[in-house]
Amino acid sequence: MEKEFVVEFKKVDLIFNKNSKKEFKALEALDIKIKSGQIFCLLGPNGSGKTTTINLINGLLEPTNGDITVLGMKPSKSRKTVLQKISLVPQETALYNDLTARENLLFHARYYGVNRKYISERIDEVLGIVQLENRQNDRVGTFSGGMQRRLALARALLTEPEILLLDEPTLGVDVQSRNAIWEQIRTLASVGKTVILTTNYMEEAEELGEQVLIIDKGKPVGSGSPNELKRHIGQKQMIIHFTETRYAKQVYDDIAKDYDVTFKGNQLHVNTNALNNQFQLLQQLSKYEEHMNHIEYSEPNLQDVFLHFTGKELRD
Ligand SMILES: Nc1ncnc2c1ncn2[C@@H]1O[C@H](COP(=O)(O)OP(=O)(O)OP(=O)(O)O)[C@@H](O)[C@H]1O
Repeated sequence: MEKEFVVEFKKVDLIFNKNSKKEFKALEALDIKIKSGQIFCLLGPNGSGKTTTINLINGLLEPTNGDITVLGMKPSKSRKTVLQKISLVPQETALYNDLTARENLLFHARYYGVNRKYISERIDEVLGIVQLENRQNDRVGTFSGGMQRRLALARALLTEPEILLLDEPTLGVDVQSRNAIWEQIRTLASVGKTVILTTNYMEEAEELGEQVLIIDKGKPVGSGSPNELKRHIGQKQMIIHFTETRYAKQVYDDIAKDYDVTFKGNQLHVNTNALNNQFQLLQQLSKYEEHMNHIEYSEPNLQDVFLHFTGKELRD
């Protein structure tokens, strides 16, 4: 393993129920390289194999084919040692609702053998990171979903892991909590933690991912930084806004034979990559000027990237 990578997958397949009628290939030829201190984002729709990948990193599953190394170890063989260095925040937070936030952390810290001398100090520290100091003595059953997620993140930090595995960290939380969680993830990366997170939110991958791997039906379909991925498809668009849909339709009928254009209500979207003469188009549009509101240019987003690689929308 090259030293700079804290997690490396080489051609990993994961087949559930191998050699039975229920055989199912959940992951196929997955290559992953994650650098220390990076925020790595695994982006894919439901059932694409994200949780399976997380379970391979923490050694809960063993690959059917291929090799996995985590901090230089094989996670399924050296699970105990690996788990001392990585922490998982699963989709189900599994907190004790009848205990307070602080009691939950205390219980976990003792269970995972955090040095008794430092437990109290460490709990204060992690409560501070997730900004739950004020609610530490309230029962977790009274917490919102977002606060429970933050507490689960605090719990994962108690053991001072080198790598944090976050399985859909903001699934179903409100916007305010989501922003707080994003901020906390950035802070953790800024102090050198490697953060590996799964998501099926484009926005999350775009906001956080320094490196994004897109998977679909267990297969890697694209990888890179959000900007690299967007540059790869390079689809810039000119969006022309008309005062009324009928004018957009009229212009569409006029120009569709010459340009790569899509009709969307009172807008026309023109692919500017295929446009070798923007000036000519603008001239053509000038006769409709009184029916046009404005023209804008748009860059592709990860939604377009996903569509490009898989031929479908992320939420199909
Ligand atoms: N233990 C198992 N036995 C058989 N099939 C499984 C098992 N665990 C997962 N699968 C299947 O493997 C595929 C990938 O599941 P996984 O949970 O990794 O997807 P995911 O991307 O995390 O989805 P979600 O966003 O819904 O959590 C799914 O089709 C799932 O039904």
